Amino acid sequence: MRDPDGLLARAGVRGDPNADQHFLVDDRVLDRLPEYAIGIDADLAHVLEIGAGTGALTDRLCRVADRVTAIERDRDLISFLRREFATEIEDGRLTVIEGDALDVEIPDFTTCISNLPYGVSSRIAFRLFPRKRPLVLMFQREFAERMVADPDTPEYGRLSVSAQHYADCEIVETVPKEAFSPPPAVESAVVRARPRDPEYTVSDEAFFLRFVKALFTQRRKTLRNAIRNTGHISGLEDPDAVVEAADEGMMGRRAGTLAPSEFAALCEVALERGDPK
Ligand SMILES: C[S@@+](CC[C@H](N)C(=O)[O-])C[C@H]1O[C@@H](n2cnc3c(N)ncnc32)[C@H](O)[C@@H]1O
Repeated sequence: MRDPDGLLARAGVRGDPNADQHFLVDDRVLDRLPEYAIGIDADLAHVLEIGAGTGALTDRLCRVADRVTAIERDRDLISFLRREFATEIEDGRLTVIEGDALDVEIPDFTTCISNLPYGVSSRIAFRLFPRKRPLVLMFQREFAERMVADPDTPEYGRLSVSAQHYADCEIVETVPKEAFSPPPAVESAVVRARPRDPEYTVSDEAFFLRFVKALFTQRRKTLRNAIRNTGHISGLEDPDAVVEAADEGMMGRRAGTLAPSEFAALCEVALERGDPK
């Protein structure tokens, strides 16, 4: 197993927080990340890693997966990875892609295990969720707590509904700052997401996500008022018709009390009656 400090020394990098570079140097955390995926019988045929850094996690992934694809944006780190992992690359066990994870074409992976760049972690996660694959992802702790939050809690919001629409999400570990070099400003947490086929229908996913976003912009208002006030965000031409057709009891509640399945039911009414653009 490659030693994370040795990798840092050989790469000759310090980690630039402005470039979202916080390298994991705690062997125990690094060892556990692939284990979390194995714990849910994730298919390790082709593991994706986003933000490979100096390769400390990449090394572990190459030992458990049939094949790994690692994406990294930093050109110097890419050169280092290609040198350090020349054998794995030659064997076909590792593919290194230089590029921005927000733009590059993401291959057809079976599981993604990553210590994500925090500045873009939300956008990356929502590129991954629709692929419906098991994910083990490190986030800032506060972000992870919002992702897994239950209705009727202060953390529950648009992020929770959107993430839980795609997957059952749980925090499997919180990680202290000292596990990284350089240490980030805040604690981190590992989220394990098992994709699920929801037991409810969402006939227009893009509208569903927009509708949820709109309703949470007015989370203190009753849904009756939030639906009427946010047509410009959700794209509803006739929000009054939605309020009239929806369950009356639900209209007196607030967005933060609705489970994802209830948002979905309301979304179907909005699609049918609200004339969305
Ligand atoms: C938090 S570090 C994790 C590094 C390594 N996986 C580890 O655990 O030590 C995030 C890595 O993502 C890279 N990165 C930052 N933004 C990126 C982006 N938009 N696309 C791809 N990689 C990015 C950084 O250069 C950095 O190496």
